[in-house]
Amino acid sequence: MTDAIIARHLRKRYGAVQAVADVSFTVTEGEVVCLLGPNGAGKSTTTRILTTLTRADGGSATVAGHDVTAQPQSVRATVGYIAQHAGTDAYLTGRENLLVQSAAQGLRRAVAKRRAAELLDRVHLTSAADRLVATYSGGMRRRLEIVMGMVHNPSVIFLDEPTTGLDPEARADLWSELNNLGQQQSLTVLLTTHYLEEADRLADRVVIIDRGRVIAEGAPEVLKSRLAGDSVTVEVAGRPATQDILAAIREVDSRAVSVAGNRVVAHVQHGSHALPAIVTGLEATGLHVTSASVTRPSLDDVYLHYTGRRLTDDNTRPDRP
Ligand SMILES: Nc1ncnc2c1ncn2[C@@H]1O[C@H](COP(=O)(O)OP(=O)(O)OP(=O)(O)O)[C@@H](O)[C@H]1O
Repeated sequence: MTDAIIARHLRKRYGAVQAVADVSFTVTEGEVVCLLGPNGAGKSTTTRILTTLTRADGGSATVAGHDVTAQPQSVRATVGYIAQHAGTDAYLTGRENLLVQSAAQGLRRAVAKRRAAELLDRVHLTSAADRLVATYSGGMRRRLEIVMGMVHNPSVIFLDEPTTGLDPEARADLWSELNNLGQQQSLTVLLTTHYLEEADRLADRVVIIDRGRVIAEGAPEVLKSRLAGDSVTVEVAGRPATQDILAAIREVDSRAVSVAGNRVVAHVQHGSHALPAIVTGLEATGLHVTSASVTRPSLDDVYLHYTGRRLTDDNTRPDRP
């Protein structure tokens, strides 16, 4: 297996902001890898370095065997970059947009027409190909933007926040389109996201970035399985006092218990063992349990484990300074 992307100790500063502090990772040919991290973590900057749009201050990187600093033209010829706000011309049709993009890439007209038809078909836009893009939904536009980055048949594609701004239904549709693209054996995909579910659904491997550094990497299942313990969530009837709930489950093997209203979440070693004990403990003190469930660790728990913060919380904050 050959490495399609090799990043070694990349660094990039913008004035007082160290956007990328130390980023190293590799992506094997044909893999789908996700750079996951909160807003401002340095994902876009890393992507821009790898696609030669920005020069690193330090470190080195190769993409498809070409050095991003010494051979930027060769890198550009082999990669497709779909930016966060990639544009389409709303007053051209989907097909025309692709033909214009192909002309810019120097493709001959006959080749470009064939390629446009093939790409439109790949993202299920054939029936809308000759409609103005102004009439497309957000999801259709995004699908078109993605294949516009692929007219020159790149072997590595970079997708920056591909589903940001889409509603949940369009996001789920795009995930299945991206899964199809990722299944092409020869295509390597590096995508950035701050959506945990997106990383979980699409990535063969996740590289978690926080404050410009790689803090963990691995297959989502492997990262999650490294965390010991489960979460037990129990809901009780009424509005009991928090201290009554805590007193009732004090005896159980519980490393941390949080109570919000009538909902209790306990982090325990073995969820299936702890759940009956927690329910019994609560019922014994006269509380009535209305629902109970066990969940395995999520990627958010992985993020919490390495950073002490929830990724979901970090994304509600503005960019770090
Ligand atoms: N051209 C620039 N000039 C100045 N600061 C920048 C520039 N580009 C990025 N930054 C800063 O560098 C940090 C990292 O930004 P970057 O866009 O790489 O993060 P990100 O993880 O991609 O976040 P997002 O999901 O919000 O795009 C942020 O603090 C950002 O404000």
